[in-house]
Amino acid sequence: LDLSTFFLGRPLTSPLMNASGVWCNVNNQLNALAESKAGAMVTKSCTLLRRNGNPEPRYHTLAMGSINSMGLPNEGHQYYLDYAERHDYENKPLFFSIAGLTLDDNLTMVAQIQDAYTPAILELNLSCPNVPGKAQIAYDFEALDVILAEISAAYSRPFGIKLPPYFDIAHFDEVAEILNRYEKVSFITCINSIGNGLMIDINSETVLIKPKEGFGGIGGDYVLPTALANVNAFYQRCPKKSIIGCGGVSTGEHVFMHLLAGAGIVQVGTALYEEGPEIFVRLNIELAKIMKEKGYKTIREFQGKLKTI
Ligand SMILES: O=C(O)c1[nH]c(=O)[nH]c(=O)c1Cl
Repeated sequence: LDLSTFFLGRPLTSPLMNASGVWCNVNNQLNALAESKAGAMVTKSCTLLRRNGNPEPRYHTLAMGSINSMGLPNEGHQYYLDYAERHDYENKPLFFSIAGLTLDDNLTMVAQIQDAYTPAILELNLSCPNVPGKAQIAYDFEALDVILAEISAAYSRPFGIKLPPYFDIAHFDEVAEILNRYEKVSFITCINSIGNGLMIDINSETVLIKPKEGFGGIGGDYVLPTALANVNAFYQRCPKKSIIGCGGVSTGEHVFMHLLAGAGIVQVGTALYEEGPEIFVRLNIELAKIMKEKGYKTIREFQGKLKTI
């Protein structure tokens, strides 16, 4: 069962990790991920100050996934910096997600991460769809360019960004052109939830979640084809960057697809929310079984090797 791989030069025992926001808000969840069979882990996207987030119900399980409008509930930046200080980096790499409500907040958090000399890897979340009144930065290409210039100037180390899904080849081209101008952007995590979906309960004739009149980010089986497309689109367009795949993963086959499409690490969100950190045991076994059946000894032999017809 050799699922070892490398990401940004760091050795991983497994290419699997959690998606930010799932099972990573508070210490007991973070400790459970640290003890799990995931090869890496990421903290909940944080803001400068603690946030309660949106009113509940704000998460609902769907037939083929989930809808959420959490609203960035988190314990505040310092809480996760404190965790990053305690984390055992020999055990697995830690990614540190931030989603400041303003550019200034992001710059303040980045400066504190810089001063903390933490080995954690920064994942800049540019795609939260659920803060009322806040558009997703990564859908505003000028704002995307500005924030990458500002963070690159303020942060001395490589970092990554969490992108929303795009649905147009011209957008893949335009966003990749921006990203390729920032060499400090060393990885791209595709995708965040598909923003502002809506699901309906026909018995009560109501929406399922309270915030934003029921509009929320969609995850799970529904998003797998979009996630694979975004992984492969940026894998092809950004040869000097690594890709983290996220979206629609609940089996070893889905993990294999993301790796084939070019992902170096594969994140699990909705399925982790439903199954808990034990899911990493199952996914590792299922991935290893597929590799054995195909005669692959290492992930490198097939990673990014998706064939066209
Ligand atoms: O509502 C949220 O907290 C949330 N929910 C998502 O589906 N993606 C995000 O990036 C965030 Cl920050």
